[in-house]
Amino acid sequence: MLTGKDLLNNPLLNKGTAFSAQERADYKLNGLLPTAIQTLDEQVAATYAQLETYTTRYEQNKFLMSVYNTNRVLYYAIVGSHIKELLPVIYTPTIADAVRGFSDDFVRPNDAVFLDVNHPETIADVLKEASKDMPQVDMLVITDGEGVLGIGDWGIQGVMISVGKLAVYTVAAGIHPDHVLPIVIDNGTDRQELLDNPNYVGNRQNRKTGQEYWDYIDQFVETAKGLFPDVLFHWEDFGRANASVILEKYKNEITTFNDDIQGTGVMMAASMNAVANASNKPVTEQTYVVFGGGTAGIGVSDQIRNEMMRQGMTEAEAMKRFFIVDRYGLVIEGQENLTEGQTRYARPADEFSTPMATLTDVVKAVKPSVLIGTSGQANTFTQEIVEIMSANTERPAIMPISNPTELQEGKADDIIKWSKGNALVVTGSPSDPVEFEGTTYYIGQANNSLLYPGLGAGIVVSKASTVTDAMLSAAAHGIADIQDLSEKGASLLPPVETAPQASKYVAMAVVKAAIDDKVNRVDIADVEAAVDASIWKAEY
Ligand SMILES: NC(=O)c1ccc[n+]([C@@H]2O[C@H](COP(=O)([O-])OP(=O)(O)OC[C@H]3O[C@@H](n4cnc5c(N)ncnc54)[C@H](O)[C@@H]3O)[C@@H](O)[C@H]2O)c1
Ligand SMILES: O=C(O)C[C@H](O)C(=O)O
Ligand SMILES: [Mn+2]
Repeated sequence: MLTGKDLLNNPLLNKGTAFSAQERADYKLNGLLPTAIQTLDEQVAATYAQLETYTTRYEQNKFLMSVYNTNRVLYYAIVGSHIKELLPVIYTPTIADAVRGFSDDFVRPNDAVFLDVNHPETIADVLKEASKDMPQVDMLVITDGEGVLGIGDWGIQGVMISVGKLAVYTVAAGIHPDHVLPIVIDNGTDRQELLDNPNYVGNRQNRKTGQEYWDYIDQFVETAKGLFPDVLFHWEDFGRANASVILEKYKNEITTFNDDIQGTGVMMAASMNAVANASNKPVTEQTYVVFGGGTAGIGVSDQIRNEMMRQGMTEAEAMKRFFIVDRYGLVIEGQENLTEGQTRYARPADEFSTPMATLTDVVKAVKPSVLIGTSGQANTFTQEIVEIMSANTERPAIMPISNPTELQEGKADDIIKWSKGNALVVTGSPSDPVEFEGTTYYIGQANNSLLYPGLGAGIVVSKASTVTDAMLSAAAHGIADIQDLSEKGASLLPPVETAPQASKYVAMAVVKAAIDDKVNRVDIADVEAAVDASIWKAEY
């Protein structure tokens, strides 16, 4: 049992001024804290008032991290009581600033794990030490910082995305903060600005690739699996060349999912069902242009395709409805350097008589009813594109889901106005409601954070041995029917402040699917009771 300063210095146990007189006596805290005894509510009010004195979201993020590192219950109590305001502070879009500023603004390691690619022999010791006081390890969120949101390679600084994703797990799905490890694999960086920065806190070397990289990942997976047999591996923000390879390599061996591929995919499959409801046009009858055929773009296409197959289409029929546009225009057969995923969606080279070199060319030729942006290329959904789509489709879905805010393919405000209020719009980062001709349009946040917390929680609760297609599909359906879409302007997706409720539905659907697929490793008689029992609450 920790006492005195050791107790105060442990953020998972520290209650600060909320330690009672009895606890102060029992744990040798008398005189180590100010005299007054406060309730958690009083602490939340006082700390929230301090937070409000910071004028930028990044300053607020740093202040909240100091609370995180001091008193984890208080941190989650503050965020949990102001979800709508503070999710964008602890997560997207502000997390991008935390990643970019990690070395220059370094204060503390935030209880994260920093694995050094140059020393595979230390993986076991590091993981053991990092977890030695934890009652159990349910989940690892792992990044190597090569493809952080749309901001690219940030080396070791990507650790903040692992920290941020896990914070959202706790806020949204009640994942126990002492059962998780945020991990960065420090594989150097190819960003010269970081290599030249005297403050950079990572390995000052270019990224390892090829066999050496794969050997390291193998060793990490083997070691972590050996130490934590039931653990969920959540992979985040790996580079395009590695993300899908890691998923394919391990998906049948360990309990794992890739958030950018599958989390984003199920979130967009859910969004497409909402689009189908709002436009009275089933997912099987839409035509999809996906701009940015990378990790997220292909993941999204695959999950929407799966949904179309679930609704009766063959795989070949479903795939014919997708047009992937990448940096060289429409992805066509025979193009150089296509990824495996792009190859699967490549269109016949002779399909169009004119070159499809730009997104505008493709939109003109294909007349899509759905346009999804996963390119990280700002302002590429132009007025012309929006107008063409609106001319051809009564309720076109136009969905710039790249993050952070400044990299969105278009602004909700512009798209609503250019489409005269007809476009169904969601954005990856939060957008304010849009006023247009007397109607208020609420813009859903199409971020994988809507789905991955419940998906992960369902996997943890069922101790699923693998993550099956049915579990992913169940996650996508977990939030169906939450939204009433009958009014024009209604948000297509549940608002972020309902994340705990949405996550619970998703978790329950995932647990049920795991049981149906017989991949659960615990018996569960009452799914709702099991999910409820797993939810950690920010209370002393
Ligand atoms: N909303 C969400 O939940 C969510 C989830 C995952 C990713 N994303 C966003 O999607 C974006 C892409 O992420 P990713 O992980 O797929 O990255 P990625 O690097 O794997 O994919 C990006 C793709 O865009 C292509 N591209 C680059 N420039 C282009 C251009 N000018 N025109 C067309 N295509 C171009 C690249 O070639 C690549 O194939 C990021 O901004 C990220 O934040 C959003
Ligand atoms: O982190 C996010 O906000 C969503 C997504 O995982 C991304 O990479 O953009
Ligand atoms: Mn991501």
